[in-house]
Amino acid sequence: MPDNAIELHGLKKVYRGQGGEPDKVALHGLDLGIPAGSIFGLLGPNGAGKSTTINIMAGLVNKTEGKVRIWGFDQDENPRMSRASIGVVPQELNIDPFFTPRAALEVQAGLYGVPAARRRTDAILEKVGLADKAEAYARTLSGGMRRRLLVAKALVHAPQVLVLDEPTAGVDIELRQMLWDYVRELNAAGTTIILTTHYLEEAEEMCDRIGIISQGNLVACDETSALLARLDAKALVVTPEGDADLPGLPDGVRGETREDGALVLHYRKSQHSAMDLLDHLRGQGITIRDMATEEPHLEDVFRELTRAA
Ligand SMILES: Nc1ncnc2c1ncn2[C@@H]1O[C@H](COP(=O)(O)OP(=O)(O)OP(=O)(O)O)[C@@H](O)[C@H]1O
Repeated sequence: MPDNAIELHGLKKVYRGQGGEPDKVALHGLDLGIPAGSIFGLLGPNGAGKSTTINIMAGLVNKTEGKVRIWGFDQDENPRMSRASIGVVPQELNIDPFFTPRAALEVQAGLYGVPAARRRTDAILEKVGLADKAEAYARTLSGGMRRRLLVAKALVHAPQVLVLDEPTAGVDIELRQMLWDYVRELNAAGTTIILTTHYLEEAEEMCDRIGIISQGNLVACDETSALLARLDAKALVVTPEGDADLPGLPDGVRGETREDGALVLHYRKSQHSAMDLLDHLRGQGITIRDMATEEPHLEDVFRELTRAA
């Protein structure tokens, strides 16, 4: 097993402008290693270059410059093995409406050269909860079922790396849970998972490592816990006795009043402590009934990093 399931070196992508349009540099020379066995989240604002990165890994978009290794196989020197090592669940729900799920999986297995004896069509349909729809026309499947069919298609050649591009966009909570349970199961069985999502809470919960792309550059890549620890921000939430207005606050502290009357003080751990701030509030005549501190979330890290870029 290679240390890194994916290695990108100096990955650059320029989309050539058509009809007088200027060229668009989507990736400015990305270096990225994704450890084998991880659940890795690739995050970034709209247009940052996430899909471009994923589509290059999957061999769906040609890179302009750089090196791509999938499961140790160089994409240029060993295209067949590198392609066989990765499966992609695309963002769009594009499935052939006239195929049944079973036929769709069989065709996909054929495309990847999986011999009939090694096909696991029924087992995969069972796993994604489509066994009872195996013979239904795809056009009669719900959005959630189509999503699961796409996951199933990406798995027919048993890839070591599974990439999910926005897998839960527009998916209800129940299906989302089911999808994540299954992804965790695959990961526990050894599959490296790469996903993009706009739901940062989901990424925080699911991913052990996160890379953040902004304007075609990798602006952070670390363990999720380390990324969160890096943020200096923290919040003190105080429930006052009776109604209390926000008093004057020390320099560098931003305050807000929540709907339930709680006072929230946003501060930097390196500048203030919760104790100092509590003393300050008491000094301003506020009687404190309850208090709590809140750690930053991935959303805060994300905002800080993508704003800086
Ligand atoms: N086929 C294309 N031709 C020209 N420009 C493109 C093409 N595909 C993407 N781009 C541009 O490249 C940049 C990166 O796009 P990409 O789709 O990779 O971003 P993304 O991070 O996946 O965004 P989103 O979150 O909106 O899916 C954008 O500026 C986009 O407009």
